Amino acid sequence: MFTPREVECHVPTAPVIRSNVPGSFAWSVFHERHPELVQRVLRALPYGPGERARVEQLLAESTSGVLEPLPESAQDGAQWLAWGEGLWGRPWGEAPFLWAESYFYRRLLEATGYFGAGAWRGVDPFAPFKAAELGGASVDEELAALADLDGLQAEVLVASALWGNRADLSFQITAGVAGAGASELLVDEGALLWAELKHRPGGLVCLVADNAGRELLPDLVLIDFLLRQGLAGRVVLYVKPQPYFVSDATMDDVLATVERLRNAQPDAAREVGRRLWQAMRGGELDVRTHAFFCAPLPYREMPADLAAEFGAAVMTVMKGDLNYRRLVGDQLWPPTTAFGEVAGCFPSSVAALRTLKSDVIVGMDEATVSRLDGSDEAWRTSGRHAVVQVSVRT
Ligand SMILES: O=P(O)(O)OC[C@H]1O[C@](O)(CO)[C@@H](O)[C@@H]1O
Repeated sequence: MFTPREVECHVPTAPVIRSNVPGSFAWSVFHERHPELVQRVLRALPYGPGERARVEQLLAESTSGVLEPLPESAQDGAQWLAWGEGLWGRPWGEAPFLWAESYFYRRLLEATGYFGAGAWRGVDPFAPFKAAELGGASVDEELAALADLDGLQAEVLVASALWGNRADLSFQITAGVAGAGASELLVDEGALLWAELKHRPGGLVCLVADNAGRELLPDLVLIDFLLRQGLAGRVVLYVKPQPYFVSDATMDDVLATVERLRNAQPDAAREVGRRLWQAMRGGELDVRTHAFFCAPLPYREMPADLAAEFGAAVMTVMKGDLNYRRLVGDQLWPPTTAFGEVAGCFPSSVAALRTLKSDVIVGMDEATVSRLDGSDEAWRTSGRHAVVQVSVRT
């Protein structure tokens, strides 16, 4: 069980997103995306009849059944029982969307034997997808671009870490070519991010990773840049403790990506890999994790020990859509709500680098919202739009 942090945190209220509204984005995740995801997982690895039956049962339960708790044998069973108090026995769609999605991934690991005593223990059900992406041509292209590393500006490195988030594997399942078409940066507070880092160079920078593969690669290049430029004296890279939301990065993915860099062409990419390896050995790059990163809760409910880690940072860079939902709260805020008003409880200054892949959005101006609402596009979920939003802790 987590020890909650004691913090006075006043945020406005807004309706919590749930997946029980047919036609809504959240509903489509459970009723369109997950069925496809489950089929892909069962095709990608030769799970036996027991695992397959449990996975299919989970799909049926999560689309038309009620929430069942984890088996008593699960080591985090008591924690989930407490998190789900009042929800057990109710349809999945009545639970908060963030809660239900998080529980779906926890149950998928249960079904595939990830935490069991058998041979599937520790086998990442999403590993075949992650490996295909890391070994693929698009990563080759990203690596080739590093030939001109010294000519690459800080802003370009942030842009590449930002748009790397566009192509997460869960999103690709129903988005077709992820976020295809021209992209648009709706809010760009990148200058504030750099100003803060330059104002307080040499401190601790935290980066909360999102996806492996095409996203983690530019994240690592950005970390290398921060260390090389002395903008950060130390970087903590936070990854998930277990497979989550399909392509979320774990320690295995960090090691595979650093290895990919160390064996890459051109030389400049290999050099990045070599420096990251040394930085990990020397402690300037510390890869860490915490059970809270797979908890069904917003960051404002993070436990005291994790809050203390973030509290020591000059800046935390928060990657991706899910981290954004947890940062501001998975709620239907009026889009013009100030980012700092809902993210300001975070223990350090924080910069969100996020492509929009769910309904939550804050920090927009009225004119942009009207323009986008007047267009035909599902702009909040299409993955074509992005924001760089910063809240500075004074
Ligand atoms: O990888 P990201 O950027 O966190 O995006 C994952 C997103 O995909 C979804 O799970 C939908 O499948 C969103 O709910 C979630 O926010």
